[in-house]
This record gives sequence, structure tokens and C-alpha cells, in this order.
Amino acid sequence: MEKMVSKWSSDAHSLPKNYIFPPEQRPGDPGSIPVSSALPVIDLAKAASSSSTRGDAVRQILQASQEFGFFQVINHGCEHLLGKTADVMRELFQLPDEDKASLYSDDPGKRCRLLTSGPNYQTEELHFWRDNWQHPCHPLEDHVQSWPVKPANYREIVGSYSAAVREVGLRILDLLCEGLGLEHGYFSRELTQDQILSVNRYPPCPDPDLALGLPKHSDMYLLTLLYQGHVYGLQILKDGQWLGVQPVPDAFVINVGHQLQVISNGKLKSAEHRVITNATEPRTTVVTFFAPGDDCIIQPAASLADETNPQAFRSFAFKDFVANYIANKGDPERSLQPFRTL
Ligand SMILES: O=C(O)CCC(=O)C(=O)O
Ligand SMILES: [Fe+2]
Repeated sequence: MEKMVSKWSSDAHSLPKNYIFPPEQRPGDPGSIPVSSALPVIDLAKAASSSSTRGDAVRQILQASQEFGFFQVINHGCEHLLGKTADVMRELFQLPDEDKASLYSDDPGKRCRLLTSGPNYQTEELHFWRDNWQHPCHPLEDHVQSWPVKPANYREIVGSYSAAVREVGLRILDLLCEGLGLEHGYFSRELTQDQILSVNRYPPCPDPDLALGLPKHSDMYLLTLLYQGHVYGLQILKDGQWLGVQPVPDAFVINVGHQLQVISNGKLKSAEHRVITNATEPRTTVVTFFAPGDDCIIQPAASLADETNPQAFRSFAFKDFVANYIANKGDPERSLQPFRTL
């Protein structure tokens, strides 16, 4: 708990050595990377099933998932919950130390915990400039009892938020099904059995050129839904170039995880991304990962593999992917390599 960046960083005028990335991984001058307007912002109101524009929304989502592995959505229906949810998370990070100490754990096996840096602080060579709070949130009745009782409205607000973003995530997955030609509901059972809330808190950093909030990685689950608020920090790698993701009011940033990359037989891309810090404004982001159950078998959808597009990955149990991802510290190529057939 003493290790949490938010605990000591306001007194730090320079970076501790083990927060300084090697030169080739450093973000460098933030001004050198453009905040890009190229990433599509898709209006989900246009994707209503009765709407004549649904086909356009399906094409936009599919194209963005192929080209960038990322897109933003607006008019998703959760706008009224965003401020409340971000506020309750900020309150949680500002609870008195004794309350936070009861939530903090360095044990990577604990699913509901406050932590700092990466999943396993003890074994890391370099640390990331972030604190994190995470727990499962679906099905709600299985998990809500393990959530904190402070802030007093935490369970109510986070329960509503988790249920509402689940609907958005499943709607987006159904639009992707339509785009990929998979049957309706393909992703709605074991493939999204788990849902994990992960809240990042990036305090102001004395030297943003040298540190990273999160280093380059791809997400290992099926689909990620991110509320990033108004503070910039997320960058995605496209064709070897970093692009900054513009904060759009009330939008969710959506990205393809490794499991969706595999199920789509490589048609959709799980893009690498990272988080930079800044010297003045704390950044709080609320991430929801939609994930398969541990024993769920992952494989390319049969209809997406044929003679011209041979099956690019073998089938595997999701938990075996997770073990290999963790062993390789999320390195995208080494995480996927044992499961490739081509
Ligand atoms: O905080 C962000 O902007 C992105 C977080 C992220 O990439 C992650 O939690 O996997
Ligand atoms: Fe990520």
C-alpha cells in the first residue's frame, strides 16, 4: 500500500530509477505524437435494429476493428452513469489510508484488489505510473458482496454501471457478429461469461517523457470498453506509428482483445496501445473487460476459416492463454505464438 504511486508521488520531484523506461520505450515529448481525429467515432443510435442506418453502423464498426482494432462510440445510452461512476472511483482512491489498506493486495491471485503498477509488482523490473482497482462484476449477485462498503453508494452505482455497460458491450458484439457473418448471440454465452472492472488512476508525473502509465500491450480478453474522461493519455500503435486517442465527451473507447482476434481468425486486430502520463492533471479511467470463462474453449469460428483463409489458430482453453500471456508479460507476439497454426 505504501508503494501506491498516489501515496508518495506528490512529494517526488524526480522519478525513482525503477520508473524510468529504457530510451527506446520512452514516450518522449508528448507534443511529438499527434492526438488523432482519424479514429472513427461511431453513433450507436444509428445502429438500432429498426434503423435504416444499421447497416452503415455495422460496416463502420467492422472496418474500424480491422483497420485500427479500436473505435469510439457515442449515444450508447449510459451517459447518465458516467459522471457518477467516475466520481465514486475518485472517492475510492481518496478514502482514508486505513480503508484503502483493507482493499490493497500484492497477491495476483486475488480478483478483487487495489494494487499498483502491473499484476505482479514483486517480479517486475520496471514499474508503471498507475494505481489500479479491479474486481469481477458479472453475474452481479455472485460478486457484489465482495465489493467495498465505502464509499457508501459504491455498490449501487457500480452495480448499475456494470449492468448498463454489459448491454453496450453485447450490442457491439452483436454488430460485429453481423459484420463477420456469425450467428446472432455468438458472443453472448461462455465467451462473455466474465466481466471485469478495472479502474486506473494515473497521478501527475514529474517527468512524463520518461515514465509510462501502462507500457505497450494488447488486451488479452474478448472486448474492452473504456471510459477515459476528459484527460488525454491513451495512444495506439498503427502501422508502426503512435496515434493519440482524442477524449470525446461521453464516449466509450472500444478495442478488440486477443480472443476476438483468434475467433475472427485474424480478421479483426487486437492493437497494441500504451498510456502516457502528464505533469498536471490526474487521470482516472474506468475499463470493462468482457472475458470468457476460464475453461471456455477458444477457436476461430468455423465459418471464418476456409481454403483461402486457412485456420490461423488452434483451439485452446482460455485459462491456458492467460497463463502464457502472464508468463510473457503481455508481449503480443509471444502471447499468441503457441496458439498459431500458420
Ligand atoms: O487507461 C487507459 O487509457 C487504457 C487502459 C488500458 O489499456 C488497460 O487497462 O488495458
Ligand atoms: Fe489495454
